[in-house]
Amino acid sequence: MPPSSSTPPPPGRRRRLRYSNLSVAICYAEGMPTNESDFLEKVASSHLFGSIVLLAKSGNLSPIELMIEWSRTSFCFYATSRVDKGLISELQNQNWRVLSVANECSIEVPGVLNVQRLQELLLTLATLMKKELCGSSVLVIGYIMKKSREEDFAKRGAFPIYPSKGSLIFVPLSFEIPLSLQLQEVDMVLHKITDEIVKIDPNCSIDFPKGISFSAGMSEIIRFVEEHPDFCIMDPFKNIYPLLDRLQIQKILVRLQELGTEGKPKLRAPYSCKVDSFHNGELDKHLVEANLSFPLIVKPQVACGVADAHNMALVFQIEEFSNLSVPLPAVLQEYVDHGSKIFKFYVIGDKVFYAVRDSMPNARFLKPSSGGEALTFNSLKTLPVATNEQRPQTGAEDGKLLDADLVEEAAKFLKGLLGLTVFGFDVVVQEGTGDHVIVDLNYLPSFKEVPDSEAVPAFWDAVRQAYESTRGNANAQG
Ligand SMILES: O=P(O)(O)O[C@H]1[C@H](O)[C@@H](OP(=O)(O)O)[C@H](OP(=O)(O)O)[C@@H](OP(=O)(O)O)[C@H]1O
Ligand SMILES: Nc1ncnc2c1ncn2[C@@H]1O[C@H](COP(=O)(O)OP(=O)(O)O)[C@@H](O)[C@H]1O
Ligand SMILES: [Mg+2]
Ligand SMILES: [Mg+2]
Repeated sequence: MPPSSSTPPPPGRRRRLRYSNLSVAICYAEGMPTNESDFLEKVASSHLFGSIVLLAKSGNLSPIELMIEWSRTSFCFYATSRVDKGLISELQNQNWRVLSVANECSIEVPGVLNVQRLQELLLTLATLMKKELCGSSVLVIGYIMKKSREEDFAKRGAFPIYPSKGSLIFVPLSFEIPLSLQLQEVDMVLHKITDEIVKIDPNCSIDFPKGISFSAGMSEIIRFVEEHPDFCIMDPFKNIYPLLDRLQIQKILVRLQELGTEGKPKLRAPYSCKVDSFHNGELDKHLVEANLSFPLIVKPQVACGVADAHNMALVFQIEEFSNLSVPLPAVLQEYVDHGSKIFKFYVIGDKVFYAVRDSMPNARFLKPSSGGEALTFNSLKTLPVATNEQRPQTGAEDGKLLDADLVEEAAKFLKGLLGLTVFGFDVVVQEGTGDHVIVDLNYLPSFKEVPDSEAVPAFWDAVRQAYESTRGNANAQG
């Protein structure tokens, strides 16, 4: 089904087509200047598209015959900005749907669908395909997240426009065209709302979403959802806001003690306390009350969504608080010696996966190099990962210390508490005690380490389940 055009779509959209699970070909007229046709050929080959020279023969078949051949096996779309009535009617006779895209003269040709702006093309294709596939339970999922995350998902084949087994069609929501129109066409919105945070007001006491400025597009979606309570959204915003606040995360994790884990390692939240200032004369008293002793890891209370949410420090003695650069308010946490391995758990619908990543070494390796000053780092960019010599030679190395069943139970418990479909959390196993300590909770992580063959189907199942349970709830209430 080749959407085709005499000029190729811009790079972002080309990339989306490349990972769309559609067969795409670029058509161009015979006799076009060589530099232009060379460019189109290059675009086609670099994006794994086909290319067709209209009018010229390809093997035994003329291009028209070739295109007709395609329409016998699948349904086809021809997207063009040029009106060639002869070609159009010939294609239409063979069941091609013709889309006239961004056609300045907007000539009305019977049966041709006018798509005013290129930005509308993918959603138009999605809605047409959903109609064609009626009878099956196809859903159109509009998504919004930062470009790099979209690309990660798309490259893994998680965002097909032509639905695969999961019968889900994924289309990006565009902020360049009215969102209300797009939202009417999609069955559900998948979002990583924290990717759309522009600013968090530092003068506001933390009570999210108060004080958060979202991008204009995200704000419009939030408004739309408020005004249309029946609109289906994967994971309600209100269930995600707690994960923006490390104090709320802590409150959730403390509830892990409700899980009976007799005869198993202890599964728990790290001991923590919140501070508004590092210059409080009573800090040492607070530490004792919170069962905390040095070394401590200091994290901003704002957990994600802004660049400095990942600026942290390891503090070895009280004096080191005097000019600490971690944003306030902050959370002080016991530093758990964990043999430099962290277990990244991912809950994707009903499935739980985990991966092992290198992590920080035991504190004794970090202390000497800190020279009386706190060790500051950005956890996404400059995490002080253990060197070979700092890693223990046994146990933690290959995850032997991890009780995966226990954490899986915790994952299900957390899923119920959070009311979220896809989330991740970080587990460290404390040296000596074997305590399993959950130090972080994240909404919609990229779970890159989970093999695509497992992660993608689990993700599709999760998306469908989220849709069905939201619909089910709405019907039950209505
Ligand atoms: O951007 P904010 O909202 O601050 O949150 C970050 C980003 O989403 C990271 O993704 P990316 O690196 O793609 O930006 C993600 O890494 P992963 O996607 O590797 O999980 C982090 O998860 P953790 O590393 O699990 O904390 C998460 O805390
Ligand atoms: N309490 C802790 N004890 C030991 N190491 C920790 C602790 N908390 C975090 N870490 C280490 O610091 C990293 C970043 O902390 P985390 O809370 O996961 O922040 P982020 O949200 O930036 O991922 C973790 O992946 C882990 O390696
Ligand atoms: Mg983390
Ligand atoms: Mg995090």
